[in-house]
Amino acid sequence: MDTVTESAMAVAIAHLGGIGIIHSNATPSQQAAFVRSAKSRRVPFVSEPVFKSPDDVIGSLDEFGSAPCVLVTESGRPSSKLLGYVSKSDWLNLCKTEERIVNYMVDSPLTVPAGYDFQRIASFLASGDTRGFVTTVDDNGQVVDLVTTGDVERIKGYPRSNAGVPSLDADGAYLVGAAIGTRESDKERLEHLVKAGANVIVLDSSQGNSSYQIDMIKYVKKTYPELDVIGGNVVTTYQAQNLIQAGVDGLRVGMGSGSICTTQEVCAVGRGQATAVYKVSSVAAQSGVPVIADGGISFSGHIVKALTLGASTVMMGSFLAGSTEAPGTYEYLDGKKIKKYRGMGSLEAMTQGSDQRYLGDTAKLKIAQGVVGAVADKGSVLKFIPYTMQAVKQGFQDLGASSLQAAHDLLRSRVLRLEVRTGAAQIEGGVHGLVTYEKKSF
Ligand SMILES: NC(=O)C1=CN([C@@H]2O[C@H](COP(=O)(O)OP(=O)(O)OC[C@H]3O[C@@H](n4cnc5c(N)ncnc54)[C@H](O)[C@@H]3O)[C@@H](O)[C@H]2O)C=CC1
Ligand SMILES: O=c1[nH]c(=O)c2[nH+]cn([C@@H]3O[C@H](COP(=O)(O)O)[C@@H](O)[C@H]3O)c2[nH]1
Ligand SMILES: [K+]
Repeated sequence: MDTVTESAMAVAIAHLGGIGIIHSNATPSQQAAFVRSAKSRRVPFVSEPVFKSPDDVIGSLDEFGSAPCVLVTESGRPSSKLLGYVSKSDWLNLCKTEERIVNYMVDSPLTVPAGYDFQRIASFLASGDTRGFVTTVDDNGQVVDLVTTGDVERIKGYPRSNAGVPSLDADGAYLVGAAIGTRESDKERLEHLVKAGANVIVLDSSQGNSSYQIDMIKYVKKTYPELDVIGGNVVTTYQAQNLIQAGVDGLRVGMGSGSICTTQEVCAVGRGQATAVYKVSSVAAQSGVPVIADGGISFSGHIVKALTLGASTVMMGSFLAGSTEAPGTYEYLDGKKIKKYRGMGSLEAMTQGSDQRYLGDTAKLKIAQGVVGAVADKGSVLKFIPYTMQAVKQGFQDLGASSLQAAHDLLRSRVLRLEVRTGAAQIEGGVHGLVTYEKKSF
């Protein structure tokens, strides 16, 4: 989704052992650039360095933004050779601020290869031969990231013990996925994404069991046999079987269950998410096709339910939105720090790009199937996901499952049973009877 996953989120989620799916509400080349950017990283964050050319002038301290230095490249743009840097302190010591950068920049840029992993970069920064920052550069001498000692300390401060093993490909790059649609033009988008190194493709549709999607699955598998394709969304065994027959490697389950979804109200299609996950997983398991429970995850307990009902993993929107890594900037509403989160079928998102999918290209009437909203600032996913994973593990321990496979075995052997909870039981299961309370999860 365009308010959830671009490069920064993809990098952080892969570092934690998951995989981010880069949204397609962008041109094919922009989307491919997000994939390429995430795959070039070896540190679990994406910095935003400021670039200038040697002939530029730095007129005020504001031009540094939050970075400790301005990087100087041949053209003044990121995609050109790094020549040197100007640190904030060097600039503050200048007598004349109208001086051209070439006259006072440090022209031996502090660099390490972009292939260095986090530990090696941390050791380099701790060596004392730096000015508290280092740039990582690729084989062409172009800047990938600007890493500061502050970044290293911040990342070291996040819990590691409960996070997963980073998701890496054979070259040590983070695994990254990307979404496409089922239009003819999506074949060209797909080519861009494959060239950028996308590890998996998600065919992004609210109703996956269509002739368009079945044709697209066959096309992808024929053109790129090694590429994994996730089909969906589906909620019934019938829909699932058709996509399995067409050759999907994974299925995404959920129709109208998302926090921003209005599909069930607008179109009267969809299904309760627990039922959908259970039913689809039951049939998909027979073909060895894993299931992703997509939508409606608000708490760690929902993840426990999705996994024990047969899903192999979950896809989350609102749970990750509002984090440091989510696209967009923070705003304030009644003193609360918030970030925008919107449905891809909202009028706003359609107007920006997913318009074609909603027949906006041929029909004047746009029908929204999602809303635009905002979620509270959650901080970095690098911090709250490890806690969430620990909570899920505790849930598994309590129900007696030592692994995901063990949970699925318990379900299939009918040892694990679920029962319907009445409205009264649900109220009882939440916090109740208190005049005030603060819900802190960790
Ligand atoms: N999971 C959910 O419950 C829902 C998710 N969404 C999200 O909204 C976004 C868009 O979803 P959809 O509207 O379902 O997208 P879609 O691209 O599947 O469908 C949009 C319209 O384009 C048509 N279409 C697709 N391929 C075509 C082709 N080759 N030729 C002619 N017509 C074609 C479809 O029939 C449909 O009318 C996605 O990001 C999706 O995840 C939207 C609604 C519900
Ligand atoms: O009905 C819908 N209208 C929309 O505009 C829309 N946008 C996204 N999605 C789906 O919602 C999922 C995310 O849901 P959560 O925020 O609950 O995690 C996502 O992963 C999608 O499956 C939409 N569904
Ligand atoms: K909903």
